[in-house]
Amino acid sequence: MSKYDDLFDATAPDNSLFADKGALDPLADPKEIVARDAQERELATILNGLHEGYLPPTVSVYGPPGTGKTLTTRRVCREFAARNDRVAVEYVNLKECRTLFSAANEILFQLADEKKGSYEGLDGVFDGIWDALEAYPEWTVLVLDEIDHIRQDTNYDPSDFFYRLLRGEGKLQRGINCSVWLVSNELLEVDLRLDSRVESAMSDEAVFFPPYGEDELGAILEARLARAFREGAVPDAAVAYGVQEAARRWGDARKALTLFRQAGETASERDLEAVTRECVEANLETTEKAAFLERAGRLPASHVGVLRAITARRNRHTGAVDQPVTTERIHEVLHSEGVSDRYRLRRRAIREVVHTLETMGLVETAMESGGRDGRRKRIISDARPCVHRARAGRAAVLPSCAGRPASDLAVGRAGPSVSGHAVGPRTPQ
Ligand SMILES: Nc1ncnc2c1ncn2[C@@H]1O[C@H](COP(=O)(O)OP(=O)(O)OP(=O)(O)O)[C@@H](O)[C@H]1O
Repeated sequence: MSKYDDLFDATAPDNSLFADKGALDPLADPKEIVARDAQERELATILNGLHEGYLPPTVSVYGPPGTGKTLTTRRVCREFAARNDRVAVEYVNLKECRTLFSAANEILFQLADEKKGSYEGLDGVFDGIWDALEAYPEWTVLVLDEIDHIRQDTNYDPSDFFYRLLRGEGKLQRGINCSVWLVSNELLEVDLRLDSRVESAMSDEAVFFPPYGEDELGAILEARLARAFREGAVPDAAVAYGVQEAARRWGDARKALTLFRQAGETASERDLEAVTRECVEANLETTEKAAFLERAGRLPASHVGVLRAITARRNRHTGAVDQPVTTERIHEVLHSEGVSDRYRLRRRAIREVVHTLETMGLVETAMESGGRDGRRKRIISDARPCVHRARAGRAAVLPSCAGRPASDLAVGRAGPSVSGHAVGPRTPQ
């Protein structure tokens, strides 16, 4: 017996509760889409416009993470294209694109299997896109996923990008019919602050994917849990508890699948015959933290600045984060001495950012009577774990996505640390 025989013997699962753990992989394409009938219908109705000679220039597909936007949109579009020769569907994920130029190049790559050099500029890439689309069927549906990842870079801003995409000369000259479907967590007009010429070129079509409720998550999980676990390995009570908590905390199918996979692993580690409520409970916090970090990692610098300002105030005696705070307090922090101009948002912008953070589940707000001042919004955030991990320097938490070093989120002893070079800008690549 070699050392590796021993090693693999020692680490082989001998009491696993799983029959097919892959069934809980959120990346696996499920056979059936459940609990999204209304959205499937809305998408199909828009696509059927083709039979009347019209597809909207843009369709916004938006909602919080893990609500089935990608899965449903891709599936419905693909099924439609399979039944109609006049339409082609292309899907491009822009998650990894850090600049607008690379986003356009990614689209070109999907269409034509080629990329342009940076010397050709955004116009060169769009020319390539229109050339490629000329060879396509009469209509193309271009699904751009995670479009909210694209941000202003040193050369272009999102409005430049969208204007070319929707109203580009090359597209109009060639008479290309392209319907751009924008999949994101937020409505883009709000999130990317697109200018009015772009907004007027976009259509109002929008399909919202709300967080899943208990019944919907239960329906999504039912078949997957049955495949994933050995018979009797997840009692109904554990399922009910996990589904209830997943719906209450996230409404996110991806997190719910992960929660049950981890609960199963915990049960195996503890040598249990079945997953218990405690196994689920043990993993709720971990999944919650991972969810928070993932969402926070996608934020642009201005949002991190606001998040940081929300958690900047400490209780003098206990050292704990002093919350809730008001918009006025955030404004005060962001405008205190030493804070870089980039974070000095006006009150209205702060309110918008808080609204975005709330939609993403990163802050909670409540209206409260402010006496003579009328009603005030009180804001609370659970940003502590993120700040804490960044401080400990254990993980490239926010920075990996946003191009900021971990030290950017360090909690200063006094006042905000979003000053000067603290929360740096996104690094274009
Ligand atoms: N209605 C559903 N039916 C079956 N499985 C689902 C459903 N919704 C989500 N899932 C599962 O959750 C996974 C994540 O869903 P999806 O990627 O579509 O979410 P999303 O809303 O696009 O998330 P994000 O905003 O984070 O990109 C899917 O791959 C699938 O495994």
